[in-house]
Amino acid sequence: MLQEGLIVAAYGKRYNVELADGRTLSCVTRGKKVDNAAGDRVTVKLTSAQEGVIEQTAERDTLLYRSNAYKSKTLAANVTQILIVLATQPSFYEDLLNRCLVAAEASGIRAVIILNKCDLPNPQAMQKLAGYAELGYLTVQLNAKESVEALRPILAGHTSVLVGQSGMGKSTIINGLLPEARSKTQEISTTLDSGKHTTTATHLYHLDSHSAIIDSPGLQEFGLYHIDTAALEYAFVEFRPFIGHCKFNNCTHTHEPGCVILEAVNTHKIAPGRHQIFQQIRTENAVRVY
Ligand SMILES: Nc1nc2c(ncn2[C@@H]2O[C@H](COP(=O)(O)OP(=O)(O)OP(=O)(O)O)[C@@H](O)[C@H]2O)c(=O)[nH]1
Ligand SMILES: [Zn+2]
Repeated sequence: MLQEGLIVAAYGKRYNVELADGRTLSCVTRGKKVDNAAGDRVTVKLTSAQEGVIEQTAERDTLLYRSNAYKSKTLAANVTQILIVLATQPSFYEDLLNRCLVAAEASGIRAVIILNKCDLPNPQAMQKLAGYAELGYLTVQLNAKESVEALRPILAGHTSVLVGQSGMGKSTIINGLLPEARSKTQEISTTLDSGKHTTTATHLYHLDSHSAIIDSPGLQEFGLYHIDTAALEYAFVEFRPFIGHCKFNNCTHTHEPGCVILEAVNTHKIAPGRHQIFQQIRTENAVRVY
């Protein structure tokens, strides 16, 4: 018997699929190559009351994956929003933040930047956050330990994915939004008798009938190998007005005379740090292995 469902958890090659009637099945995929992810809408064939095989995956509206020269891994499907969690301490890597922004832009997903632990003052972090607000990104100051309510209107109607370095407060946010989530995570690690599964599992939690949040502990670094040069330029939102105006058509915006992007860096219209990250990703992608 075939049924439609939603992948609500991914543990390596095993997936939990939620059916319309509320039941959750433990599923595997039929083909070896299929790379499903939390958020995928799938058709499953029931093999028992609790188990099934994923037969088909519906076309994805958006797809978030990480890639390097050798492989790519699907992280989340059909998300409409990425919440990047930073904190006033420990200090955060702007490189990771920018990679997340590039991934979001390249996939057509809205990015929201959260600065957590705002109860611990850090003027430098606040200033950095203001820079991203100036680029047009929605930024939120949060003290997740006290309350996460400020996030609810931002999450409404979206399937959001939570990303961030370790220690920024992602679990605190999830637990604040979903008090039951913590006990669920613990349950999983006890049943599988290994902490390993807990750390690599990706979960989709329903917030209400229109909103969900995906938590992926493995989502701490992004290779952006799959993004080509044109898409990369475009992913830097402040580059957009300048694209196409350089002297050379094939300008790499790294050293060429008549490069309007370099000129914008020199006149502080583009932050040097952002241009540096652009160059870094560009260089990584230039050493493609075919
Ligand atoms: N002062 C303060 N501490 C916070 C806040 N939010 C979280 N913390 C603390 O920061 C630490 C890390 O929080 P977690 O929620 O475990 O961070 P995480 O991002 O899930 O980290 P990983 O599980 O390693 O990925 C914990 O000790 C939290 O209690 C906050 O708003 N203010
Ligand atoms: Zn240029």
